[in-house]
Amino acid sequence: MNAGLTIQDLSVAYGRRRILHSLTAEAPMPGEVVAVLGPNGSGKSTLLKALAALVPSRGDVRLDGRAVLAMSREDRARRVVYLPQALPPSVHLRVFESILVAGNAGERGLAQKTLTPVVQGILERLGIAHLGMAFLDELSGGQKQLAGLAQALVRDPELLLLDEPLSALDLHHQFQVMALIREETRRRGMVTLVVLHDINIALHHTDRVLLVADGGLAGAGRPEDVITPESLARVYGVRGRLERCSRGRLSVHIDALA
Ligand SMILES: Nc1ncnc2c1ncn2[C@@H]1O[C@H](COP(=O)(O)OP(=O)(O)OP(=O)(O)O)[C@@H](O)[C@H]1O
Repeated sequence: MNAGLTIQDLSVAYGRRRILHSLTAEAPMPGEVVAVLGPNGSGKSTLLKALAALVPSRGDVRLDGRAVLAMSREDRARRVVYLPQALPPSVHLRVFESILVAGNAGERGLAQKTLTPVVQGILERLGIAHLGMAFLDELSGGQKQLAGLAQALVRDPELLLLDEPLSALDLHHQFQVMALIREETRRRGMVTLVVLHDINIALHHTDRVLLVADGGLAGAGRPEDVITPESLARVYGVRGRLERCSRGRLSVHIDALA
């Protein structure tokens, strides 16, 4: 039985500047998509990088009961995939090929014959099957972001860390990507943490929220419990309302600065 992700007393500093102080989070369970919310500079990316051991940290992070920070680099690379906010410069490789390469990496790498239909399926479900033969370095910003997501998904991690994966996407693709992330997270029983700035996307498309502020958590739990007029004022400094639409879904409306 997979025990999900637990974060206990996680601290990160850049030089002498402390960014996260003893952050402890209740366990996201396998199959859950977790929104990481919070103001600019609050430490969301730092949290994801610390979970992937890309920045030095202190504390205990466990995935399926195993200490992530103590894993060998190879073991961790198989289990934990981090998709950065700023994608690395693109190489002159075709999109399809780049996803095959990502899927072949590590011990879990599948044979090309097995991987080809998997890659095709991911491209289709992201709505970019027509870009398979395009070169990565000739894509638009949003297309690159979708190709990066396909490279992350094909690696089939246990913990998927996505840093603002919607930032360059149009409305159609934002919806499509969040629906796919949720479906894949449930189907594979992985845990997905996704940094978002759009509170309504967090309300509608995620199972749990971690609200990061002042080096710790200003709230954690179900989106409708964490996203409240009080927390919006306290954490973001805005005056907001939550209203239920005719379909029964909650949405946030911001009226003014608090
Ligand atoms: N490599 C670094 N060296 C020094 N300080 C850093 C470094 N990376 C980030 N910081 C600082 O750490 C703090 C948290 O940054 P982080 O990128 O984690 O914030 P964030 O919540 O993801 O912000 P945003 O929403 O603006 O992307 C910021 O004050 C930032 O200036």
